[in-house]
Amino acid sequence: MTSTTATAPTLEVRALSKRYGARAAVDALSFSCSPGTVTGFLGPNGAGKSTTLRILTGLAEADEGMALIGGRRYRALEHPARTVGVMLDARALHGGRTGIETLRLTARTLGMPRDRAEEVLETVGLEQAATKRVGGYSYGMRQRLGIGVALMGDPSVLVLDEPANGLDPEGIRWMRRLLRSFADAGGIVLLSSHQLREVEATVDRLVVISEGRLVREGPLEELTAVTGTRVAALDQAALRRALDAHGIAFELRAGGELAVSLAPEDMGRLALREQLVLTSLGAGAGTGLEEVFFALTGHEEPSADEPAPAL
Ligand SMILES: Nc1ncnc2c1ncn2[C@@H]1O[C@H](COP(=O)(O)OP(=O)(O)OP(=O)(O)O)[C@@H](O)[C@H]1O
Repeated sequence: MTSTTATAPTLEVRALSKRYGARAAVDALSFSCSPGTVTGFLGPNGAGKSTTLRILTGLAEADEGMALIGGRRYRALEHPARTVGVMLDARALHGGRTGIETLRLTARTLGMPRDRAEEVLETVGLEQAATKRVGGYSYGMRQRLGIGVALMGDPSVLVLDEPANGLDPEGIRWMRRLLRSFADAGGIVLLSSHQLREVEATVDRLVVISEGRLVREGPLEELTAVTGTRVAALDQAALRRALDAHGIAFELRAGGELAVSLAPEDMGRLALREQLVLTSLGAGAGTGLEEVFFALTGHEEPSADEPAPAL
C-alpha cells in the first residue's frame, strides 16, 4: 500500500461456519483486523485457516456467517483485486513464464500501468531473476513473486496464506520489513501460519484458532505475556492449603509445579510467612504463550533450554 492510498477498510469475520460433510472446517469463527495492523492467523494443520482465507477472498462459500472487507463480501467489492491482494498458494504460479512476464500479465489484467511490473519486481527483490522461468525458482523466490502478484493492484488489504514457508531468515526479515511498512501506511495484513515462532517477529496481533474455533485474539504482547510464578514446595499439600487460605488461584503444571497468579517476590514472602520450604520458584507460570502453543501443537511450550524450532 502506498502512502497516497486511502485508509484500508476494516476486515471482519462474523460467526463464520463451513462444513465439509459431517466435519466443521470453520465453526462460528469471529475476529476482526483494523488498518495499520499485521495479524498472524495461527492454528495447527487442518485448523481451518485456509478455508477461512478462501471464503474471505471469494473462493469458497460460507455455510453460515460472513467475511467482510469494508462491510462487503469480496465478490461485492467494486475492484476486488485492487482492494485485496491475495496469495494463497505460490506453487500455483505458472512455471513456464518468467518472473517479469508474470508481473506484466498481472498488471495488464488489473489495468495497472506497464511500469508497475518493474516497480513490484524491485519491491520483492527479484530483479536478478526477472527473465528466469518461474519453474526454475526456489520455493522462497516463488513466495516473493506471489507476494509481488498480491501487491500489484496497490491494495489496502493483504491476505497471505503461509507466506513465510520456504523463506530463509533473510527472506523472513525482508517480509517483515515489507509488511510492516505496508501496515504503517494504513494497510491491513492478515497472514496465516502454523508456527508461532515463524511469525512472532512479523505480526503485532494474533488470531489463534483450533478445530475451526477461536482460541485467542489480541495483541502479540498480551497473548505471549509471561505472568505469574511457578512454584513447588517440599510439602506440596501445605503449599496448596496456604494458597487456598489466601484465596490465591493456582493450577497444577507439568513436573508437579504449581502455576500461581502471584509475582515471584510475593510468593516468596508468602512461603516465608507460612514457613514453607520451597524446592523451586521462578517467574513465568505463563498463560498466554502456553495456551497459544498448546492450541498449535497440542503440547506444552518447550522450556527455554530446548532449542526453538528453526526459522
Ligand atoms: N475442499 C475440501 N473438501 C473436504 N474437506 C476439506 C476441504 N478443504 C478443507 N477441508 C478440511 O477442512 C479442515 C480445515 O482445513 P484447512 O485447509 O482450512 O486448514 P488449515 O488450517 O489451513 O490447515 P493447513 O495448515 O494444513 O493448510 C481440514 O480437516 C480439511 O481436511
